[in-house]
Amino acid sequence: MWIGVVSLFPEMFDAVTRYGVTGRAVERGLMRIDCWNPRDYALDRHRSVDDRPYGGGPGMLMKVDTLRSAIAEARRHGEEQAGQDDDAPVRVIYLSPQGRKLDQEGVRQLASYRNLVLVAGRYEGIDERVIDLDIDEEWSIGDYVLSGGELPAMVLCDAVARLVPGVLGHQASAEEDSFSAGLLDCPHYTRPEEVDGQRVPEVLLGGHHGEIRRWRLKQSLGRTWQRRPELLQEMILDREQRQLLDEFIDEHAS
Ligand SMILES: NC(=O)c1ccc(NC2CCCC2)nc1
Repeated sequence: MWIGVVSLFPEMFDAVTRYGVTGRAVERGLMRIDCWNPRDYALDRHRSVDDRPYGGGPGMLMKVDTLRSAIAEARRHGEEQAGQDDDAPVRVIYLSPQGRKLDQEGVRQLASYRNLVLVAGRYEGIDERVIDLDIDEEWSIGDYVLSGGELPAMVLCDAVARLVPGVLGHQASAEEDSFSAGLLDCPHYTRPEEVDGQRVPEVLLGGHHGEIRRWRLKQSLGRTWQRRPELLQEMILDREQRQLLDEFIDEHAS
């Protein structure tokens, strides 16, 4: 997976390239993140990267020419990458609250592009013509306003990296199990067996793998029913899942 980033603060992306699962993915060559800074394309003495909005109003926008140059370079580099490892086209993504809301299905779709350019805005945003001319897709990580697109871009990097084969290793199968996709996660426990009088559910100590799998599936279904019932509306439950959920509901009928 190749990800190009256009950002005025490329050093922020150390958070994904140098730590944890994503850092190891980069180290192992499973993922590559390259950054382009619009400031490097500024020709004036002050190396300006922002510009005043037509029509007045508070704040500034990202300067069109420096931003477009950085996006063009990132896209061209991405096309070189695509040329080498596959014919997947480069998709240029802009992060903003006006974009399509990101969920796991959207992450799967973005990961399938394999060559992404993420454009991180600053100030009050970017000129609409840059969106029309240079951006392929606009995405949002949630309904809230941030000072820059870098954190949303890093959220995206992390989420897609986890879908790259080999990045998660054994854990991937756990995540992809029939019930984890689309359901909330089950409760997790580790040592000690008792914390302030609270014990680990006995089933998890018994080593009966079939019982443990069913308990975890039941908990995932039950928690989804309790906390995010709308997620269940879109799901077709098989016989086992339906039975386990009904059991959970019976046990929790308030
Ligand atoms: N919810 C989001 O995904 C999101 C993305 C970018 C952003 N701010 C950026 C956008 C233009 C200048 C700062 N805020 C929020």
